[in-house]
Formats: sequence, C-alpha cells, structure tokens
Amino acid sequence: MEFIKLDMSATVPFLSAGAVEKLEEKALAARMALEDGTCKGNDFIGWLHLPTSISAEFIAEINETAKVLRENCDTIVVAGIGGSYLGARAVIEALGNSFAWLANKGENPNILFAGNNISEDYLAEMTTYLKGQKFGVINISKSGTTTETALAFRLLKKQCEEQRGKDMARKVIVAITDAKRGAARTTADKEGYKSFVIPDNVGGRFSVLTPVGLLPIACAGFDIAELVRGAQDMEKVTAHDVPFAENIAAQYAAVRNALYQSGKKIEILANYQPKLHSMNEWWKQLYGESEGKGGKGIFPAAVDLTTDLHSMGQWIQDGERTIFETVISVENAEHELLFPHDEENLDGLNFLEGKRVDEVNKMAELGTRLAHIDGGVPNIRIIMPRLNAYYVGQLIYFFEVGCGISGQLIDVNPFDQPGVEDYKRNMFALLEKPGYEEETKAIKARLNG
Ligand SMILES: O=P(O)(O)OC[C@H]1O[C@](O)(CO)[C@@H](O)[C@@H]1O
Repeated sequence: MEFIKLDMSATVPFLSAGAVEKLEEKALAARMALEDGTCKGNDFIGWLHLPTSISAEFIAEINETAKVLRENCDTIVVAGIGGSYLGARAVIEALGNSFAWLANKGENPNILFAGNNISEDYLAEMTTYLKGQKFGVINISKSGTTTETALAFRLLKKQCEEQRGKDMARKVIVAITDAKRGAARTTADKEGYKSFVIPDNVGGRFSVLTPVGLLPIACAGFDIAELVRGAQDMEKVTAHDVPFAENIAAQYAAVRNALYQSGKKIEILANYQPKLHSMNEWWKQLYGESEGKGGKGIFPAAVDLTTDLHSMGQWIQDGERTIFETVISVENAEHELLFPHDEENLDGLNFLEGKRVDEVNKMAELGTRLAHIDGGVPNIRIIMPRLNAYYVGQLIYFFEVGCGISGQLIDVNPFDQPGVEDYKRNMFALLEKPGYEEETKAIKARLNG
C-alpha cells in the first residue's frame, strides 16, 4: 500500500529553528480533540470517521441509484453550491478525460453543474441546451433552502417534468439533503424522489464522501469504492494515535501555522495538472470557510501551473513576501506521449526529442520550485503517486483532517461559517423577502443616503 507523501524540507530555511516542533504538541492535541469531541464545533465532526463507516451495502445503494440515472439520462445536472458541488466536481474532473464532454461516445452521461450562481445567462443557456437532452437532476442542499440551488432546481424540475413526463422525472430526479428539514426534503418526500440524507454532523465542505459527492461521481462512471478505500487508508495513518513524525495531516497543519505565525498570510495551492483545477476550488472552500473568521486565517489562493506562471508567476516570484506555496505533485502520468522529431527544428526543440512530455513538466515543476524558493517563497510538496480514485480519496481525507487540526491551531471554530450569512441578509432585504421588512427598510435608507 502506497501513500501520498509530504515534503516540508523547503520550509526549513524560512522558519526559525524549532518553529514546527513547537506546534507539534498542539497539533497532536488538536487531533485528539477531534477524536474525543472536545474541539470547538464538535457537533460537526461526523466526517472524521466517515470513510471507515461507509459499508459495501451503502456503496452498492449509491451505485444502484447511479445506474438508474445512467440508464435513463444522457446528461445529469448536479444542482448545488459550495460543499454541495465542489467536491463532486473536483473528483470528476481529476479522474476524467479532459475532452470527454467533446468526445462523448455515450458510455457515460455528461455531468453539468447548476445552482452555483444566479446568472440569468448561464441558466438560460443551460435550459436551452437541455431541450434536446434526456436529462436528470441531482438536487443537493444540506439546508435545503439555499437560494442559488433552489432557483436552479425550480427551473430544472419544471423542464424535466415537461420534457420527460412526470413519471420519468420522478425516476431521474434525486435529492440529497437533510433528513427532515428544508424545502428540498419537503419536495422530495411529496414527489416521491429517491433521496439520500446528509448527516447532521457533517458540514457541507466536509461532505464529499457522503452521497453529496459519491452519487455524482458514481454517475460520471468512476469507482467510488476505490475513492472511499483511499480515504479509509488515510483515516488510519492520520489517526489520533499516529505519532507526529508519521502523521502527515498533523505535520501539514503545524507547518502552515508556523509559516502563518512568521508572517506568511497567504497559501497558494499549485498543481501541474489542469485536471486538478477544481480540486483547488474545493480546497479553497475547505480551508477558507474553516479558518477565515474572527479577523484571522490563512488566505487560500490557488494556481494551475505552468499555465499561471505566465500570469501570476511574476507576482509569486517577486511580489510581497507574504506567501507560501503548497504544490500537489503527481509522480506518474496516466498516458505516455513522447516529444516528436522535427526535421527542420524551426522551434529549436529537437533537444527534447524522445522525452516524455511529463518529464518536461517535471523539470518545469522542479525549476519553478527552486526559483520560488530563491525568491523567498517557502514550499510544501504533497506527492501523489498517480491521479486515480484511490489516491484522490487519500488526498481528500488528508486535507480534511489537516483542516480540522489547523483551524484549531489558528484558534477558531473550523466547523462553522457565520460570515456567509451577511450577504444573504442583504440580498433578501433588497429582494423584499417576506420576513425581512425591517432589514429592507434599513438597507433602502442606507442606499438612499
Ligand atoms: O448545502 P447547502 O445548505 O445548500 O449549502 C451550500 C453551501 O452554502 C454554505 O452554507 C455557505 O452559505 C456552505 O457552507 C455550503 O457548502
């Protein structure tokens, strides 16, 4: 069994002696507080033992539901926002063929995402596209009341029923929501949709290994048992009784906090595989919503490399020295493509002839790492043997535990998100939602000076 590895050696020159060691005890205590449920936000730590609690029967039930959707749909729209879509998107893109949506030969349905914005153009273009499609919908919302998702679902439900008939719509609409509360639950029960429950004690951004992520991933044709197996194995090697020297989640939490305390306020997650773009987005929510509160928190930023070396590279190399970089480094490519010979050699690249493209990518990665270190950017490497379901499962769980520990080191409750309510309050007041009369009056007065 191989594991993803953590290389923190290129943070050492940037930290005072013993800075990480000083946090070792605290990181292990934070890991223990997750275990014994004494941490802040302890009513939301159901994700901690989630992987090892997933049974073969549960995976079979998800695969069975996915089969119904796959057999009856050429397109599946996943309606959800934040933790109710980012994890599924991250895994589907990481494991998929970058051009599957263009070359689709009908083996797998196309997976589209909605309910993550309120753009009229986006929704109009999507509903127009869906007119020709045998589509189904997975409606995902823990609260069951999120405006973006509810709005998209109302449109999609109506279109699906009109296009495919009520009976078929009932077959190809699935709800993933709270067991009892919220409009998504009420609708699912009333219409008789197949539904899955998001456990009360698992917050949205930690929910990718619940049906929230597993069902869309299975619908896309990927092996969720392997994904879960990877997470289960990572659960074991990041457990509360694993010593610091072997516990990469505790190490990651400690080193990023040591860097934060030394003035590095921004963490840039970088990848050298465009397929990991949405993994960056998932990670940004995980760490941003968990740690950014009370005037504190490492700002999670992300880049795709080498792409963004030609846009953000200058800043990273030479801008304000308040950043550190965490690179997801994939050791082995899934395909083999050799650099071809060119008789004329007009581009002068014959010196690369016969080399694998991945070797060139690796040299770009190493060269960039050294340049950034020379430029004053501490570097953490997360090394994945390959980009497959098993290691993606490991990566997800590694980041989740790292986050649960790290938030405690920053001394915030990593499992709430009170700040996201403020925009909603203003939006509802501006839209004159019933029940918001006072807020509407106040916001209008404010806008009218
Ligand atoms: O699943 P829900 O309840 O629709 O919430 C979606 C997202 O919105 C938030 O609650 C923030 O408003 C996130 O924490 C969550 O992932």
